[in-house]
Amino acid sequence: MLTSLADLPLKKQAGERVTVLTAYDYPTARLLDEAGIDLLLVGDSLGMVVLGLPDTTGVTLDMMLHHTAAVRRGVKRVPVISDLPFHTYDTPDQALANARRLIQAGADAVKLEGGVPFIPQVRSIIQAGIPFVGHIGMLPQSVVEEGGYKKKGKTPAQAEQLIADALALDAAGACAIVLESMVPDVATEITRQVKATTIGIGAGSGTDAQVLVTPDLIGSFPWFRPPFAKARADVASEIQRAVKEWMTEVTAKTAS
Ligand SMILES: Nc1nc(=O)c2c([nH]1)NC[C@@H]1CN(c3ccc(C(=O)N[C@@H](CCC(=O)O)C(=O)O)cc3)CN21
Ligand SMILES: CC(C)C(=O)C(=O)O
Ligand SMILES: [Mg+2]
Repeated sequence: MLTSLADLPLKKQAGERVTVLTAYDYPTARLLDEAGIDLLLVGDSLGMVVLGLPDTTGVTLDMMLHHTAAVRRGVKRVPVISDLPFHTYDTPDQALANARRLIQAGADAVKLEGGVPFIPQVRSIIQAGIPFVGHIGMLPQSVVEEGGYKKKGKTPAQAEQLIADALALDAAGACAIVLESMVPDVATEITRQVKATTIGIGAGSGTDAQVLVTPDLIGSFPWFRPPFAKARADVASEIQRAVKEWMTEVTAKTAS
């Protein structure tokens, strides 16, 4: 059970895998903390799975601050990572100012999407002493400009670019790097080459850690689930079952 981001290198050295899940609210954060999860991510995926937006590009910093504070109140020990949303890190100064606000709201570390082109922003955050998590591969905030969600690292040129991005983030001092939707061999190679803890999602089993969007894992958002996410519960059906049972009893005048 991880209680500090500072323990990540020890875990990597020992070959002990790390578990990461998203949380957007107090009860989920508290349940996952009590269940022994290693790290929580207040992901901007909240735009889709909590707020009903079509993708993550409409998520604002205010939304992230609101949900980060709720998650903070729910945890006793687990470190909390929060996403910097789309266009909140266009310059190094903007990235640092917004990272500080997420930390103020209760995050222990911040994450942004991108590799080599965003190293000035990453350096600005890390030099201010804020723990930083990178995110490369399929970048959901780029879904509109890329015209869909596409797996990365299929061509040798793409694989080289991903490795260069990972090495640049590692050299800048990222404590962890999310590797999203990429060819498993590329994720495994990056994991071998970097000091940072790699956190895979749709990137095979060769990473140091795995992350999932919690509603995908528990089956509470049945309308969209990426192909790699296996639902291990059907919370959506359970909610509707309980609601229908109660409705039936109210209608029959047997429930108050
Ligand atoms: N519910 C949910 N779970 C997520 O993991 C998630 C979100 N929402 N919203 C934000 C992003 C979007 N994510 C996605 C979205 C689509 C694919 C997907 O369709 N993957 C295919 C693409 C294959 C290709 O065409 O290259 C795959 O087979 O992995 C993967 C992750 C991950 N994130
Ligand atoms: C899928 C994870 C890595 C994420 O960035 C999010 O939930 O927003
Ligand atoms: Mg995200």
